[in-house]
Amino acid sequence: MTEASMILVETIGRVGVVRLNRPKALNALCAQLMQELGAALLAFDKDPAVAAIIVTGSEKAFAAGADIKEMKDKTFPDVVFNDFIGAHWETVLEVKKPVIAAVAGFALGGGCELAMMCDMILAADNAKFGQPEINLGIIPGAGGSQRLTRAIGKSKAMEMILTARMMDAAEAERANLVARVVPLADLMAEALKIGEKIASLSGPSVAIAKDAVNAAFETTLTEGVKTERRMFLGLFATADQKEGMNAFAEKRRPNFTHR
Ligand SMILES: CC(C)=CC(=O)SCCNC(=O)CCNC(=O)[C@H](O)C(C)(C)COP(=O)(O)OP(=O)(O)OC[C@H]1O[C@@H](n2cnc3c(N)ncnc32)[C@H](O)[C@@H]1OP(=O)(O)O
Repeated sequence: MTEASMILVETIGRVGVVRLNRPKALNALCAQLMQELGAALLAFDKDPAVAAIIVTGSEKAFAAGADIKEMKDKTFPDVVFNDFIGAHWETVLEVKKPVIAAVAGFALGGGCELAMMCDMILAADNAKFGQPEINLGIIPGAGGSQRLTRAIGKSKAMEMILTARMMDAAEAERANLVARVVPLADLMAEALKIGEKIASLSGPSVAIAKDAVNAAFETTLTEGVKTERRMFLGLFATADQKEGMNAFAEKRRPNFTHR
């Protein structure tokens, strides 16, 4: 018997939306859900009708972490030799289009890590972020100790990871974990506005801008600036650069062709 799908997928305008839909378990990230999420993200990435992607959950939980019940009996050989929290957890990092995490409610453990793997986090005012793995006798395993520390700095990351303290939306905004906080009722509308703004721009420049920002996390400042310069110069080979600049000079809206 096939399990019911744990995600809902729709396209709104040029924005693909993946909603985690396992409400009784607060969107706990089990293997099935992660596999479905990855497949949906890759499908949107290939779809020329989609220019940006939103990953969201419910009002109560973006995701309360990896599924503790599914992993509690795993042995050391199980987790080491079976690619546990492996490549399928990081599919979002393969996506070339911008991915917005629209977070309401709990984003804990793997849920916080998934949000941080997205390109930006838009938070509802009821959002709560945390890496409470230490309560379970483990540590973050999907990049949390690295991405949280880069986002909010060592001291705050240490406090959250070593004590399991949750951070509310206001603190997450002050700490630069999230791009912006909006009222819960406006979360999807605001996320869609971001997606549609991105969709109105030149696809190549958006994809290259995403790569340029991500390069800042992977290299030195000197190498990063060199990378940015190469990307910047390369965009002068696109029709969209000509169109964007001519439209400005002619005081009209650009008509980007993504070439
Ligand atoms: C990625 C890696 C490597 C690791 C991880 O992510 S480890 C998991 C980290 N996350 C957590 O430790 C959070 C666990 N959840 C909680 O602490 C609480 O559920 C809560 C604070 C998020 C919410 O508490 P509340 O009292 O409002 O709700 P509950 O009754 O506790 O939960 C409702 C329902 O959801 C099930 N649930 C919640 N989180 C998980 C989870 N991570 N894995 C599996 N199931 C989860 C919870 O058991 C309950 O279901 P049942 O009533 O059927 O037991």
